[in-house]
Amino acid sequence: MGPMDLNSSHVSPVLTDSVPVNKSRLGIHSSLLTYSQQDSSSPAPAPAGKLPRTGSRKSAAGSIDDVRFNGWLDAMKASSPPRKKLLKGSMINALLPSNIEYDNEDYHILTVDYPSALECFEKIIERAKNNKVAVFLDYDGTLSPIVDDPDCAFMSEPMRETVRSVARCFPTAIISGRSRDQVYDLVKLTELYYAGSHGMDIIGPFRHNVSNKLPNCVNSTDHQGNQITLFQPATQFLPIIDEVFRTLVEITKDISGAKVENHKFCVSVHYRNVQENNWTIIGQRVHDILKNFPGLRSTHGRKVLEVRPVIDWNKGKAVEFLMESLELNDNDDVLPIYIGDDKTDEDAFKILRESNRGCGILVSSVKKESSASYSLRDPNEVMEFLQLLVRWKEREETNHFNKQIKVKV
Ligand SMILES: O=P(O)(O)OC[C@H]1O[C@H](O[C@H]2O[C@H](CO)[C@@H](O)[C@H](O)[C@H]2O)[C@H](O)[C@@H](O)[C@@H]1O
Repeated sequence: MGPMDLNSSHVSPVLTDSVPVNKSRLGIHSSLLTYSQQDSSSPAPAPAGKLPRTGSRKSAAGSIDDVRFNGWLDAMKASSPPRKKLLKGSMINALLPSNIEYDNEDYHILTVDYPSALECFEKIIERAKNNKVAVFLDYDGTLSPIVDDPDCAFMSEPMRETVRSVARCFPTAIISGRSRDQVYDLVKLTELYYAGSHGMDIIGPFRHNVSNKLPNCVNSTDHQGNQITLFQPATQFLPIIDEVFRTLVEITKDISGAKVENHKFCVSVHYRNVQENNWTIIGQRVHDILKNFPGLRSTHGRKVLEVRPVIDWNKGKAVEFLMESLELNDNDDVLPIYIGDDKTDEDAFKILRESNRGCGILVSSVKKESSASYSLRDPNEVMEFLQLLVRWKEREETNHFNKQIKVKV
């Protein structure tokens, strides 16, 4: 894979159609107008083009919105596992980043359903015939530890070097909920492909005849002169994303600790640093605002509400798109590996599971329901797993080389 400079300022500006999203015309390809991933705790989204009701329907038992909202609050509470204390002086605790505390027993419970990808490495890798692997990585909580300030979620230098080595061995992409520019600024590696905004902003390898198949997909050239393909299936939503971002900043500015991030095709409303007794307020306000934006819905991440367009596009679709762009889709030899920690990563795990192909690895230190097949406890274990992959590839190549020498002799 050729190196790419993915800073979007270096890519020709594309898809600048600024037709505002309105009730009658979303202006997006019909194939994207429904979506499969629905957070069970989210209010049912209004179908594109239809305004939702604005008032609450009251009943003796209270309003339907209240009932829905309690679901929201539960989901907000459950969205990120509480950090658990380990025994003082534990050897393992001493080795871990100071801002994270793990409970080993919880992790062992998780491995009953999702065995450790480190322990099962040989089993996983034997599915990669002819040494072909494609690696897809989430960013927050996978390559960098979860920290209180989203602006300080840096990946360590050893992790960066590890990801660089992986990308030199296999096609590798990062698929993040952050904007593509932001995740690139954090990762700073030109050897990878990047998909930002939960896969709604992808730079992948150059594809021929893109326009026939997918609108909002254009070929372009990056700063280093490499031909690339840019895919942005939610361009029509840019004006309302901007509007909702400004509105959300406004309605949360009096809530101490709230933080709103604009990720171009989606918006994150963080409540990690908000006092728990204010979570109801923040959740209710976001919920209420979205009634005025029928083209948008919200899902839960780790102590974050993610506001995004109502289109049938997610991290799973992004994996499929990249596999096709990399011309790996028709190649059963290739083992796609996806590593992620969050709800939005479940769409990618599902795609791999349903196609009976590849391997989803959940990053978690506590029990969770997931469509992944294996688990890793934390970003340190992710790094260890990636290093195993690199060493395996090097070993396989050495073996192959030695065999060829023998044949010649
Ligand atoms: O898809 P991802 O790359 O995992 O992005 C998901 C969200 O990640 C970031 O928030 C999360 O990490 C922060 C830093 O550790 C943490 O403070 C926050 O509580 C987490 O939710 C990012 O800031 C969000 O915009 C992404 O949606």
